[in-house]
Amino acid sequence: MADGSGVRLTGLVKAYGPVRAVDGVDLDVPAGELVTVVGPSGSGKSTVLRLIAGLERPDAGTVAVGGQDLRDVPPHRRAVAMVFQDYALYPHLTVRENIMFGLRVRKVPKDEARRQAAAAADQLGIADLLDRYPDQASGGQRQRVALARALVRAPGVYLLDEPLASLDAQLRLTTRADLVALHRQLGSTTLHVTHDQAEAMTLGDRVVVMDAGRVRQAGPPQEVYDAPADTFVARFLGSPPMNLVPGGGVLGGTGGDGGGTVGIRPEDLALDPDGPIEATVEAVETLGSEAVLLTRCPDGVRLTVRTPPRLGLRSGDGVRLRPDPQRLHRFDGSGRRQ
Ligand SMILES: Nc1ncnc2c1ncn2[C@@H]1O[C@H](COP(=O)(O)OP(=O)(O)OP(=O)(O)O)[C@@H](O)[C@H]1O
Repeated sequence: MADGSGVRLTGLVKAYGPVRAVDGVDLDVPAGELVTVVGPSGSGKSTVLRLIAGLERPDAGTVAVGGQDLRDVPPHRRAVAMVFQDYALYPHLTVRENIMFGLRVRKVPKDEARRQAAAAADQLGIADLLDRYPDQASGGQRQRVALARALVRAPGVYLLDEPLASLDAQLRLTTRADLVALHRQLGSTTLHVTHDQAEAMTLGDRVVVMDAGRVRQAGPPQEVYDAPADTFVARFLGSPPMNLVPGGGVLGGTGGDGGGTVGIRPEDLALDPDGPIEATVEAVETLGSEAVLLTRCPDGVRLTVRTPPRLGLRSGDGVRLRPDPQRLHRFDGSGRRQ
């Protein structure tokens, strides 16, 4: 059902008093693409979605959907549906009435609205809940009701603001898979805001990393992970984050004036008795399928190392590390990738 509803943001700015929540965002999301938007708290992710939905007016720049500038289009006339983390369901309406709500507002005949609500509920596996009230449904079920409500509007564009954030780990996993399947089936253009590293890496065709109201980098998740554009993106994407050593230090010099930084991800440092880097284990975090070593080199540099589990290492142990030379990241004095 891809209908040409790509989203194009051009020079978008939104300030709240002195805070530039969105500070010049250019972003092109082609029709049918799913992008995940990540960034620290306060980086402007929700504000971008609210500007697209028309819940806020930009101070500068434009929002276009399907090639149409939405400047003068009120929120309810935009072919856009937004789903929030906190569901925003009406407690006094049944699940069915909640799903039908947007259709009724737009004067869709009642029978037709009921039929569409039932179909959407079926699709999301909540058909047996239609006559219950939201407080008689679990968190995961309520989230599905909110998705079903967005689904019946059949917009060209879905804006999902951390829709899985309040679900427990298991439900997140299944609902995430459902979201991906739904997206494939609908072919709808989707912007999905998340704090979750795994969602950022797995959910979207592209990941958009924001900081302080700006887009730092946008690209396929693996590409951004493998070649972060700057030290901010390098630290932000990946858990535990990339080791960054100012001046290069034990990872080798940065060349030039020495003002740069060299980085390596924890999984690209191997334990090797002949490795060139000497370090002492300060702490071991055992995660079942792997362990994370927090180590310290004689010059004080701390390096995080990802290892297989059950190596029996303890704090105080001496280790030697070998960085994968293909996986060193070099950044210049201003933090840009070299
Ligand atoms: N209605 C508002 N009034 C004043 N300031 C606001 C308003 N909405 C957002 N802000 C500010 O704009 C900045 C961006 O907020 P936004 O909610 O877009 O960030 P976010 O990246 O979605 O954060 P989070 O991950 O915490 O949801 C923040 O500094 C926030 O305090």
